[in-house]
Amino acid sequence: MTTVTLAASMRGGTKDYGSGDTAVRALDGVNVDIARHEFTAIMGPSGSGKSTLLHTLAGLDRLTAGESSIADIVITSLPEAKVTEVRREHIGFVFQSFNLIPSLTGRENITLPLDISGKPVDPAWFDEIIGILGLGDRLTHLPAELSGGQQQRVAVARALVARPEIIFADEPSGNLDSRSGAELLGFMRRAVKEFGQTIVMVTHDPTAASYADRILFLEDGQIVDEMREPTADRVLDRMKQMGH
Ligand SMILES: Nc1ncnc2c1ncn2[C@@H]1O[C@H](COP(=O)(O)OP(=O)(O)OP(=O)(O)O)[C@@H](O)[C@H]1O
Repeated sequence: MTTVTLAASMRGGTKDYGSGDTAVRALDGVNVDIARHEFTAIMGPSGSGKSTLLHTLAGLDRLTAGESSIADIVITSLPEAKVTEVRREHIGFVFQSFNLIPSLTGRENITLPLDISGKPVDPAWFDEIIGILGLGDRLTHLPAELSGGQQQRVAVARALVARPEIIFADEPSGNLDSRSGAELLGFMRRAVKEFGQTIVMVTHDPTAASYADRILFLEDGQIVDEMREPTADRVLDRMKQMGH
């Protein structure tokens, strides 16, 4: 019997956009393993391929060459409908723009992924997440009645509630003031430490990245370095070397 040890991985991941004179190689032979129960940040200069790496790892976009897997399922060669199934089954997303449905309450937004896939909500788990995220008195509100920080916490609760194999986050604290951003990143870190959640996050911000266990540095579509137990100062120094 084999046990799943990697939440996601990529081998020789290459992504080209366009063709001919305007072709761009956004990823150039990326090899990466995302261990379970770790918080990984992806950093690098603008245009280095961070979002492309996140999207191809998450099965939102296809590689031009190479292979990527989620929970030991090679998604590269699967038909689109199957990739969608794998995403629904194994992945949670938190994006900068929240992506909440305006006409649904906080509670309805949080349980939407489970409702779509016809799965029951585990009430104890729901209550635990809501308690930690401090959303108990906001569940009947519509997104427009919530602050930016509260909306983003709803988005994190929505990602956590299904206990996905892995959560992908793109600049999750990007639209928040520094206090709300720090709170959100603290919650994400707790989800990794206390619940064994796996998170992969793209960020430009050295302070945000310092919440991670591991940082991958991208440059020109390649992983050029990684750092464990980062501090904001060490990350800043490393980014300066990259001409950031
Ligand atoms: N849909 C697309 N069509 C054409 N080129 C694209 C597309 N998406 C990304 N690119 C190009 O691929 C390269 C990598 O882009 P990507 O968005 O992954 O970088 P990034 O590191 O996330 O950048 P940023 O920090 O500015 O968000 C860039 O040169 C970008 O212009």
